[in-house]
Parts: sequence; C-alpha cells; structure tokens
Amino acid sequence: FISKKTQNTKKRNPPGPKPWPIIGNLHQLPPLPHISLHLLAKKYGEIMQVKYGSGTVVVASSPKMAEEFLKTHDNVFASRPPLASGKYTGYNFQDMTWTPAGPHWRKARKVYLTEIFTPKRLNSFEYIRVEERQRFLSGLYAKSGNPVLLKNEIRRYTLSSISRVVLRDKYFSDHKTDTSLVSISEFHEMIDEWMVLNGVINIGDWIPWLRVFDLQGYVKRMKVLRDKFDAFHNYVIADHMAQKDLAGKNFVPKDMVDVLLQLSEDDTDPEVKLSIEAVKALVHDLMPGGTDTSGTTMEWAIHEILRHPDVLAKLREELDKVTNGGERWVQEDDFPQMPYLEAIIKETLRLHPLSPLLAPHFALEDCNVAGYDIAKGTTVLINTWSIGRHPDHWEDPYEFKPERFLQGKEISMTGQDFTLLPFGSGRRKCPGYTLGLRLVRTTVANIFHGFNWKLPEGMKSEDICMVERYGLTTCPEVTLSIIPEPRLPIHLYK
Ligand code: HEM
Repeated sequence: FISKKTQNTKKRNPPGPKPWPIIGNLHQLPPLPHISLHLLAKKYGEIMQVKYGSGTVVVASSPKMAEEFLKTHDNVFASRPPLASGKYTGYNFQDMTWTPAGPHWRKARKVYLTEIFTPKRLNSFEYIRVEERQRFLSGLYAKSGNPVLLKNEIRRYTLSSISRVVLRDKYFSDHKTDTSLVSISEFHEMIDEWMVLNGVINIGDWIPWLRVFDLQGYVKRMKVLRDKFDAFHNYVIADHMAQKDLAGKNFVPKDMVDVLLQLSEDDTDPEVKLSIEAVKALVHDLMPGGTDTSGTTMEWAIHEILRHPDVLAKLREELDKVTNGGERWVQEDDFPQMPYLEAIIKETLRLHPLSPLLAPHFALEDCNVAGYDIAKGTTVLINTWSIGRHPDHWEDPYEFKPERFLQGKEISMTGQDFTLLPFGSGRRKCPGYTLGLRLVRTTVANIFHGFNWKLPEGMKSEDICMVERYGLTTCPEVTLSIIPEPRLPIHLYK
C-alpha cells in the first residue's frame, strides 16, 4: 500500500539502463563514451539517467533536451562537478573551465569577455595571426614534394599564434636552452597530457572510497602535470612583472598576461580580487584551451575535404573568386564572402564536435526538467555528437554535406540553434570561440588555396582514417601524412 502523499512526493527519475552494484554503468562506456551513450539513448530516450559509480549522470541527446538544460534551466546547470582534474590540473578549481558557478567564475568570465576576447582586442592582434600564418605556409612550401605530418605542423602553428597573443613567444624554443623553460615538443606533450587527463573517467571521482588507491594512476599523473605547468607559469608571470616594473608609468599591456596582471591590481571590484594564483589559472585556460581546440577542428576539416573531392572543387571556386584568381592569400575580412567555407566548418563541427559531451555541467539545486526530477549534485552531459546526428533534424545525418547549410533557414553554430552546439550555449558557452573560428577559417582556406595535397603512394581518399580518439577533445586516431604541392605564384610563399 502506498499512501497518496508518498505517491505525490515520489521522485520521477529519467529512464536509463540498470546500474550494476558499485560501478553503476561505467562498464558500458568505453572506448568512446559519447558513442556508447548515444546508443543507450536510442533505447532509453532523449533524457537518460546513468550511474558513474555512485554518481548520478543525466545525458541530454536531443536539441530539445539541450535547450532545457542550457537555456530554460541554464542558471541551475551552469556549474561544474568537483572532479580531480579540476583540483589538480585546474589550479584547485580556479581556472575557468573547472571553476564552479559563483563569484570567481563570474569575474573570470567578465574579464574574458570584456578584456580578452573583445573584437577590438582580437583585431589588434590580427597582425600576429597573419605573421604566424605566413610562417606556417612558407614552412609547408619549403617541404613541397615531401610527406608532412600535417597535425604536427598545425599544432606548432596554433601554439605560436596563441602563445604570442597570450604571453609573447619567447618562452619556447625548438630545443631547451637557458632562456626557454620548456621546448616546444615538451609543451605539446604537456598540452596532450592535459587534454587526456581532463577527459578521463577517473574511478576515484565516482567511487569515493576507492579514491585513495588511485587505481588508474591518473591523479599521480595530474600532480606531475600540475607541477610542470606551475613552474612554467611562475616563470612567465615573474618575467612579465619584472618588465612591468622596469617600464614603470610608461607600461602598456602587450599581451594577455599583461592585461590580466594589470586587472589583478584593481581593487575596485567589491566582490572578487584577481589573485596572482587566479591569473596563472586563467592564463592556463588560454593555452591548452586555445591551441588544441582550433588545431583539432582544422585537422577534422582537412580530413573531410580530402575525402570529398567535390567539396574541394567547390571550395576552390570560392577561393579563386575572393582572391581574384589566386593573387593573394585569404584574409579574415574575406569571411563574409565565403559562405561555402563557412558551411564546411559547420558541417565539420556537426560531425566532429571537439568536446562531444561538452565539458560536464552540474546541478546547483534540485530542478524539474521536462517532467523529470534532477537532484542537486547531478552531473549533466550534453551529447552534441548525438545531437549532430539526430535523424529528426538532419537528413542523411552521417554524410558530409556542407550544402545542407546553404539551403533554407540559416543555422548558427554559436549557441542560438540547439541542433548544432560545438561551442555549447548559455552561461558556460566557450568564451574563446571568436578567436578559434578566426584561426580555423583562415587556416583551412589557405591550406587548400595554397597547395594541392597528394596522398602517399597507394592511399585513396576513402582510406583517410576518421576513427576518433577520445579525450576532452576528440581527435583523429591516425595522424595523416600528406605531400604539399604549391599552386600559387612563388612570391606569395616567401
Ligand atoms: C574551434 C575552437 C574551439 C572549440 C570547438 C571550443 C569548444 C568549447 C566547448 C565545447 C566548451 C565547453 C562548453 C560547455 O561546457 O558548455 C568550451 C569551453 C571553453 N573554451 Fe573553448 N573552444 C574553442 C576554442 C577556444 C579558444 C581559442 C579558447 C581560448 C583561447 C577557448 C577557451 C575556453 C574556455 C576557457 C572554456 C571554459 C568556459 C567555462 O567553463 O565557463 N576555447 N570550448
């Protein structure tokens, strides 16, 4: 017998697979959790509850459910779960990616949006992006006729573009020297490790009594990485402060570290003061957050274009038109005249969203979503990989067809349309997307404007590997080796 009162107060959880004791549904996730959750959602529905150990995780797999969490109830779900990666590799939850919703996060977000990623600031750094792009394209020209690992070239280029804007480019070198704290390859390894450790499912986060054992060794690795990044940031901050002192009253901020340090001296905000520790945490966000994100998106776009010669032919038509038959490189102010390029980028991000489950969101209080009770402390994942393939919203969802974005109503990729969410939406939306898109658009355009690309002997375009490697960012499993052949007048490469 259940009393009427009990019936009325009984919680209604979203449907989901039956969890096993202790581990919950963790055994159902590997190797690619977004695809496993996509398949489970086909059975249990657009809002689904699973158990990660003893933790409750709710997964949204349709545009409608994404809108519920990221718009209708955005204020409730704009936090992050307190995972070990945020503690050890996010400056004890002070970096923006992992910081819980609250005064520090609001302050950090305001700083990013009003000081760092304003159109004026981004325009003022355009000359850096142009110089770095030229260096990148000239480097490819020098390797004409030889196979290049495109991923490595792109990573080097995105790192120097972002690091010159964030902290000037003097802290790395090809090899470790007295003046460079880490070599470029060491720094790439640190970024890779950060991406891996921020995307892993760490058992200790979800089965708390196992935490002390660190069964997978992830926390040990996080601590090693924390110390490496901290040594780097300490050096960078100390160097910037010394130069600021030297300049005295004549000091003018030259990069984002300068801007953040200047803001840390501002005592006028009654709510939060930006400590030096917080400055390090925010600089930390910009480096891995800015490099691998844009680079991996470029990589996916290049793979797709090479697999689709018809797409390449149409892109070339557009490139030739805006550059007057190839008299010059494509520039940022050409974008409005390049709808096909834009459609390619959207289609790439639809099929290969960089963070297929976004970064995890977290319920700050109990909330009723679409008739289901979601308890405070629930982790929420938005499966953008699944949403981008939703058969009710996309025709031939598994096909790469940029043309779909040129027909009918315009679909935005920056958070207004819940069918396409590569940057998320709402309060936690990616703050760096304007910079990311500027880099991705010009690079993809110029790679195909400046070069024909030959695949290695015996390889066909359909052999290009599209298998994913899971992490906070999901990249191609196999690095493509291809041969550049210049197609523009020689003086443009010099
Ligand atoms: C094509 C490039 C990029 C893509 C696809 C991308 C994607 C994303 C996604 C999916 C999120 C999580 C949103 C959520 O949890 O709801 C995010 C957050 C974030 N991104 Fe990006 N991003 C890109 C470029 C950048 C760049 C260039 C920067 C900085 C230089 C950056 C900095 C950040 C930061 C700091 C956050 C955390 C925001 C918060 O938690 O409040 N991103 N990005």
